[in-house]
Amino acid sequence: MAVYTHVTPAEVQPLLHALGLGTLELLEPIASGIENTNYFVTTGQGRWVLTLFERLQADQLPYYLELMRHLAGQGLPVPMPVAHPQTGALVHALAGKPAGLVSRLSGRSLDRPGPAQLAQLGTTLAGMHRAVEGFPLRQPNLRGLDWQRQAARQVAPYLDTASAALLAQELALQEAFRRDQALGLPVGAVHADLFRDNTLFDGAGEQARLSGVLDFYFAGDELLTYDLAVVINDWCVDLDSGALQPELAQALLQAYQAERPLSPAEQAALPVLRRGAALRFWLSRLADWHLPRPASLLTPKPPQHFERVLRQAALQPPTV
Ligand SMILES: Nc1ncnc2c1ncn2[C@@H]1O[C@H](COP(=O)(O)OP(=O)(O)O)[C@@H](O)[C@H]1O
Ligand SMILES: N[C@@H](CCOP(=O)(O)O)C(=O)O
Repeated sequence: MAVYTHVTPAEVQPLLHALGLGTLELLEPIASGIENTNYFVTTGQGRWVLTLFERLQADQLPYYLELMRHLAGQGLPVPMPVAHPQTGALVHALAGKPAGLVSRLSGRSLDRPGPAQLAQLGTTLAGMHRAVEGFPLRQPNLRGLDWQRQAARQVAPYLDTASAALLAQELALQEAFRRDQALGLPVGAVHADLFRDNTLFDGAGEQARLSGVLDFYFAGDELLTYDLAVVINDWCVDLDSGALQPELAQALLQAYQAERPLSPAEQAALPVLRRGAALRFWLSRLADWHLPRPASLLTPKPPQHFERVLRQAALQPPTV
């Protein structure tokens, strides 16, 4: 997360008081991330993460926070949002922005996870996909095709001819896929941004145990297989070339399928969904890079990586 909105201890304390969380001991801005403003909050009663939502509207937020509560309530390693003790609301207000406060989980993200970590992730992701069967709220993926069409128009002037052609071709492919082939594939409330930096592990090396799945603020009703494609593109590709690392993908898929077997139609859709997921993050990184929002702490991520992932995914035979 970046920091777009600064808050002082004096501004945060009344919210903590209203939520019954005691006296603020430490308020630390979190520099990593892109979308929202985040602070670590420590009181005598515990540790939390405060998020001020910069682009999402208050009426969109219950979906994300209720989803986190639903998953955490089913024993998944997901931050639990704090409800207002009188109203039960999960969405609060601070510095003129809608805000959320969730439990702070232990661990740190891994730069170079191995097959053992991919297997844990596969089990957890399948658990999340099974758990959302009973989740009652509905909200579309806000980074779906409508957003992608608009973003493509905005970033196209910054692309060279070859990249612009790739963008047009891949957008057309996804339009056709969603129109003709996606119907009937299972849909649910998915994370849709489950990158390594949104996952925490306790311990190091082979022993590292998955302790947290964070940052549900791109979640939406989507194809479950799309969620898997997002994960493969971040966790199971070579960071220099963007090429698939089959042993990591295999560890992920084997563990996932032990909990939630993919149907033949889902398996067939995975390669094209990998291209769709690479396109989505190429576009958002291009937009963040070329059309940045003012923020005092923000490190945009290089878009070229996802262009490489996309080109590599387009070369893969249709068997992930
Ligand atoms: N509930 C949490 N528990 C522990 N650390 C967290 C939690 N939420 C966020 N963080 C830390 O803050 C960083 C940025 O959070 P993230 O939700 O990914 O921001 P953004 O939505 O801007 O990407 C994470 O990488 C993690 O280190
Ligand atoms: N995971 C995305 C960035 C999405 O923003 P964040 O809020 O998860 O940091 C990427 O790597 O492009």
